[in-house]
Amino acid sequence: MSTTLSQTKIAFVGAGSMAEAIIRGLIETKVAAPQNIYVMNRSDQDRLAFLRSEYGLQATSDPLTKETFLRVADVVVLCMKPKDVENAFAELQPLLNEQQLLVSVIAGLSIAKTEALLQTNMPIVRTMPNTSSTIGLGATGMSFSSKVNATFKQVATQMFEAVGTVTIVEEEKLEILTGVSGSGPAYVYYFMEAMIKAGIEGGLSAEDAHQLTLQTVLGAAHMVQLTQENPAELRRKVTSPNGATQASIEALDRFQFSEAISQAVFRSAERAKEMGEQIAAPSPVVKSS
Ligand SMILES: NC(=O)C1=CN([C@@H]2O[C@H](COP(=O)(O)OP(=O)(O)OC[C@H]3O[C@@H](n4cnc5c(N)ncnc54)[C@H](O)[C@@H]3O)[C@@H](O)[C@H]2O)C=CC1
Ligand SMILES: O=C(O)[C@@H]1CCC=N1
Repeated sequence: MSTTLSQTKIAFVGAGSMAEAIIRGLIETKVAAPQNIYVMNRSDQDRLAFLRSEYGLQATSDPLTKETFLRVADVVVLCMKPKDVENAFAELQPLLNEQQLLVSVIAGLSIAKTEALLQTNMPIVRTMPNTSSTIGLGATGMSFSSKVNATFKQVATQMFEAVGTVTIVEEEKLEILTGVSGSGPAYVYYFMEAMIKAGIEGGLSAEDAHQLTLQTVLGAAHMVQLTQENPAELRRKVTSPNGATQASIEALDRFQFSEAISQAVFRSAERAKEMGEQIAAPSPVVKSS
């Protein structure tokens, strides 16, 4: 296999939002060629037709074509929901081979359980991307199984760097990373929803409240990035002694803002682990005597 992705054949099992986010990044950055990208789902033909026409890739839900896609792929990306893992893996198991790289984006599903469910020794990269990958600003956490060699590490890193940043962590940290960056976009949107609502309640037009909130979040994120100052220090600069911001931060503290975010991050991590654990364990192999 080539060490750049231009010749690499990548098969996505699952054709939902996460698969599309990664595919869009790979194609727009020209890291991978559309004709080398294969996508498959269970049955939604409209979705496959859309992906074909939008990206020029190959897409199917036909079992025989799926089989062909999976046999020729260098990299297989698992992009189904945790609840669909059992059925999808039963179909996949006989079609994968140990020369391929398996990349999983499934929240909470450990490498050991993936190996056990698929009864495989193939190299596995477990990842936790986020939806900002759609616009190339994703934050992906990644762990490698012991069977992933340097070339495959490069391939996986390159794939996700096409859609944002990559942070390599020990596998046991992927759940807390899910709490921070996997679910994280939702906290920011929720925060924005609340800010827009309060602005409207206070008398701003919906349009102004939206635009002011958006620019405020964009500006604050860029400030952290460009000044490289600590968020706490940047907050201090906004907060004039005994001023409006000090009063508002005190209001946030009265409602335990920091504790609420902390609880959200830990609960996401816990739920990711639960979802992984709820995927049925493989049944033990019974050896005939
Ligand atoms: N949405 C997010 O923010 C993030 C999601 N993830 C993970 O990504 C995975 C996919 O999530 P989404 O794309 O949001 O879900 P989605 O519901 O948009 O897409 C799932 C896709 O899997 C397909 N599928 C289901 N069973 C299948 C089978 N047996 N064979 C082939 N395809 C099958 C469905 O047809 C659908 O196209 C999940 O495991 C989730 O934990 C990870 C990081 C962030
Ligand atoms: O909510 C979920 O389960 C997935 C994992 C992180 C973001 N979405």
